[in-house]
Amino acid sequence: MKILIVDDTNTDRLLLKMYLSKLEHDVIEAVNGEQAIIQYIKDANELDLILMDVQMPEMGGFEAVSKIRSIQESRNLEWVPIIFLSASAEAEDIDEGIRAGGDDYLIKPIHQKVLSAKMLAMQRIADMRHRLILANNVLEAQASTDHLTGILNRRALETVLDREVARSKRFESAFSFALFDLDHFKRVNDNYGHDAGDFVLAEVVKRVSQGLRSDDALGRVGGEEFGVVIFNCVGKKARDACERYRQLVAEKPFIFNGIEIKTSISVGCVAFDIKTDSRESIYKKADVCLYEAKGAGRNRVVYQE
Ligand SMILES: Nc1nc2c(ncn2[C@@H]2O[C@H](COP(=O)(O)OP(=O)(O)OP(=O)(O)O)[C@@H](O)[C@H]2O)c(=O)[nH]1
Repeated sequence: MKILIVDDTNTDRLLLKMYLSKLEHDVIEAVNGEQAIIQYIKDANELDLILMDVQMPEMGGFEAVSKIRSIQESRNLEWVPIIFLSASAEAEDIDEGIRAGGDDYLIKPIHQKVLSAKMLAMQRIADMRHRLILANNVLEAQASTDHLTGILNRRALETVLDREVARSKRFESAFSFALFDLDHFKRVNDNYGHDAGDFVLAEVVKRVSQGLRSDDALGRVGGEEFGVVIFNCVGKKARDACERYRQLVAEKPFIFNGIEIKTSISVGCVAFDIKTDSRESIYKKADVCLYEAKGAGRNRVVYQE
């Protein structure tokens, strides 16, 4: 485990460190409450346990833990178990410590057997937390992914767009948003079947992905409609990017079970206007451009500055 020991008494801290290191734990140290908070902010998502002395000059253990818990809450950081170590066995102190956000309370001097038993229990909790974090990451990835194509789903792309809108307004950075839709895609399904349609959708994504810059965000926003957030890019460069996506789809047919299937995309793209646009308005404008591209004959790009 990665353990933060907080104690102002050098000998106590060093003894504890020596003992925990022998048990093969990775130990970091802080000598008061203030330092503990700084270490916690730095290592929050890696820490498995905090051992916190109670009596310390400047900021004592109860205050430090109460601050750590509110930072954890406000910044949405991982929960870390905290055990107080104190010479006081008063019921009031134990009560105050647990209320401040501690999870356990050990009375000094701590018998080595008790400490190693506690570490065993904490290791079990740490293992369980790691499993939970992994499972959570998998769930989060699944919740933001479109299963057919493996790219972002609508909700996740809208989150990216929201973030970019906020960033653009704050730093006056430029970006464009494109919507594209497969042309006459209904015919692909009608002529070759739904499996062929699914195949073409996935292949279109692969081809367009080849034309994206690595940090641009591509998502599936509807059945055969996709969105791209094109970061730091407006004007001719954004139009060229969309033209690249269009060409990659149209340049050669897709081969499904030996059958050649031709398709193309129409693209509507707009530059974000820092003064007047919101996520909703840029989305609507891109949709209007896409509609124009369809109306003008499909397999083309309509870009609006
Ligand atoms: N295979 C497959 N087809 C889908 C999926 N989602 C939507 N579609 C199909 O996409 C087609 C969309 O048809 P329309 O909205 O008429 O559009 P279109 O035929 O592409 O014509 P234009 O957009 O006007 O060029 C419908 O046949 C839908 O069933 C999907 O996940 N898989």
